[in-house]
Amino acid sequence: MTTLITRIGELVTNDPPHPDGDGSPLGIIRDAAVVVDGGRIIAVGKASQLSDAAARVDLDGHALIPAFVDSHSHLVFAGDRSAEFTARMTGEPYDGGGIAVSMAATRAASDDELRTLVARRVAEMRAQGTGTVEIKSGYGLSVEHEARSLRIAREFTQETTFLGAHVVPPDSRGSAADRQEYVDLVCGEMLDACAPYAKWVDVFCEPNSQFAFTATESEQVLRAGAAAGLGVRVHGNQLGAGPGVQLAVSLGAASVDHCTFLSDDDVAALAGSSTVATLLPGVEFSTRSPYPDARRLIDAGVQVALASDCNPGTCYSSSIPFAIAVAVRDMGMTPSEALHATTAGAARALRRDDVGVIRAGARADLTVLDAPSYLHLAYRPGVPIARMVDF
Ligand SMILES: N=CN[C@@H](CCC(=O)O)C(=O)O
Ligand SMILES: [Zn+2]
Repeated sequence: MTTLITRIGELVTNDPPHPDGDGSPLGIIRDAAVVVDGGRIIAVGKASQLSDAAARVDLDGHALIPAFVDSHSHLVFAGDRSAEFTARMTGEPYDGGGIAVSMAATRAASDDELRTLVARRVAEMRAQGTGTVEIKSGYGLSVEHEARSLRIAREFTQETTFLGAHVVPPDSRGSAADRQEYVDLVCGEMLDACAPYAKWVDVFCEPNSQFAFTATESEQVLRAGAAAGLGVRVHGNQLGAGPGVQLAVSLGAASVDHCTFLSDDDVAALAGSSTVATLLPGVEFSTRSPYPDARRLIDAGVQVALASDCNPGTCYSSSIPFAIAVAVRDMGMTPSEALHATTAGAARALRRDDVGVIRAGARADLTVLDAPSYLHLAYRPGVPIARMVDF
């Protein structure tokens, strides 16, 4: 059924060439209307120009934005690590060692328990305005449990990521040979079992961590994933300067995520590439770490995305509005840059052009704000003003 959404006080299209837009990258149209049908957008324009439809929804001056695209999350896990979080608030550093705690809890959970946990987290995201979510494995760390995590994730999204190389599991940390054996398993039997349920391959590349993977190990995993037909993404430069960004760019990754510690060469490499730098403000917030310098990246011409990184260790928040508020308050982003980074920018990080935008032909993934303007996302931190709505 065709539905006219009308009396939209402020419509963010992310479609700057739109004739009615304001010319900014957000392509804002005031007093706007949108026509949707069958889950797709049919028409976009001024309310005075669009009036024909079977049904009508009056937004009474509220703002409408593209539903958020959360391009980085780890929703398939059981248990929590609130004690680890509490220790960090009194000075303990984050090093990735706690991932083994989540691995044990996740392996112990039944399929139905994991499914219910993921469903709750996806519903929580939707209630805060998120329409597309990427979900990684990475708390199974065995052939059986990684494949199971991805099978369950696939029930919720097509944007699934194989992260068997999240950390070296505890029983493979004994010697260099054990470690290499695990990397070979990830690139062989585990990849074979996981690839049918995955769109992407990812690796936690941090040479200064005993838990994560070196540049050489990471490259082996990413090349194996790419050879199996998966797109490449990287966790890089989170804990310190490292090779993650350069590796991601050299392999044509869609995104390198975290980017907290970057050299000038890293910034230059990103600026000359199609790899998106995905920043995860909730991680620095919840690990008491320095924030990435978004301003430096944007000024250099790097494409930037913002995502939640919802996970039990570094950031147990699924809220994109929270990420926007922190990015604006503490990372040098303007409110419009932050909104763009959580919609069109994050869509780009997933190499999607049918979400994160409100234009004819795109998916009708729409988020209503209980506010007259998107500016309120950063202006009213912690207030639940964004919700995704089916029209
Ligand atoms: N840094 C690596 N992986 C996750 C954290 C996982 C965990 O600590 O449970 C992240 O993106 O921050
Ligand atoms: Zn992550």
